[in-house]
Amino acid sequence: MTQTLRFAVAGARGRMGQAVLKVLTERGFEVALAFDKGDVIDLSGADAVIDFTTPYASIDIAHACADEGEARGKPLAHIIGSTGWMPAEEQSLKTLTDRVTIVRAGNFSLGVNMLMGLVKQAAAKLPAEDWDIEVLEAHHKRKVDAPSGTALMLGQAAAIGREVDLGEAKVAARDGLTGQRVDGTIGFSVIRGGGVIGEHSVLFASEDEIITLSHSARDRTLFARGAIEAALWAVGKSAGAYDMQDVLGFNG
Ligand SMILES: NC(=O)C1=CN([C@@H]2O[C@H](COP(=O)(O)OP(=O)(O)OC[C@H]3O[C@@H](n4cnc5c(N)ncnc54)[C@H](OP(=O)(O)O)[C@@H]3O)[C@@H](O)[C@H]2O)C=CC1
Ligand SMILES: O=C(O)C1=N[C@H](C(=O)O)C[C@H](O)C1
Repeated sequence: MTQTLRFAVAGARGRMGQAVLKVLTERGFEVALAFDKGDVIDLSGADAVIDFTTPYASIDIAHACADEGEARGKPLAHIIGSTGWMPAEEQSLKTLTDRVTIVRAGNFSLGVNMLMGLVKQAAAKLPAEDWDIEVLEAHHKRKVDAPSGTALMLGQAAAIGREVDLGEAKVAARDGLTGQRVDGTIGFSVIRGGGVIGEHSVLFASEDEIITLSHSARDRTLFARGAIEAALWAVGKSAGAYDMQDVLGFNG
């Protein structure tokens, strides 16, 4: 059965673009446009854009969404899965959130978004002087950013639980004579190899015990399905900046 919402898919030849197209086709949605780098972005036939590309490309695509939304008199939904954002890029995207309904998440799976709540809760309850927090992630060898968007989301959840600033608490690399671990820091460790889809763990380590909260992704269509759910939620909503926690109703 063909469904009424019309989609544009950015990064269509990529690993995630292919997964999104597969799920859209299986579910009978119309794909109005599938595009890659260098293609003309004509969004006139689309209600929502699903975008797993790069931050640089996502900003460009958000501009195209803003222009199309203005021409139409209602905002387009732009679902952004791209990771590896620099602060200046986040600022650029922010300038468009009054013209586009943007849902951005480093991970669109239900499991990871659930895990964020558990991490926040554990971090709030376990005192920083006794419990060290380390975020571990493993991905395929073609991934270009580190730590992963998901690892940063989990680190941010831990920082919120502890009421600290992740920018100050974050230790993203260790090499050589590093000195002892500083209490209250949140460490990140990164593995890249083979075809690993996405493994994430958050360790809470005390002198005598370790708690591990983890998530394992088994298939990329998991993220595609979450992004499509986000699009269904976002179409018709006011322009603004949203995330997967909003889509799942976990924010309030
Ligand atoms: N949030 C989530 O749940 C998930 C996020 N991701 C993130 O999604 C992103 C993409 O991942 P993945 O699919 O594995 O990467 P790929 O490299 O396989 O795909 C990226 C695609 O984007 C295309 N692209 C690059 N620039 C542009 C542009 N300006 N306009 C349109 N298309 C463009 C690339 O084309 P070309 O090859 O021609 O450059 C390529 O087809 C990464 O940032 C990744 O971390 C991945 C999985 C889940
Ligand atoms: O690049 C990937 O593949 C993935 N990227 C996202 C991230 O950076 O966390 C999500 C998922 O883990 C797969």
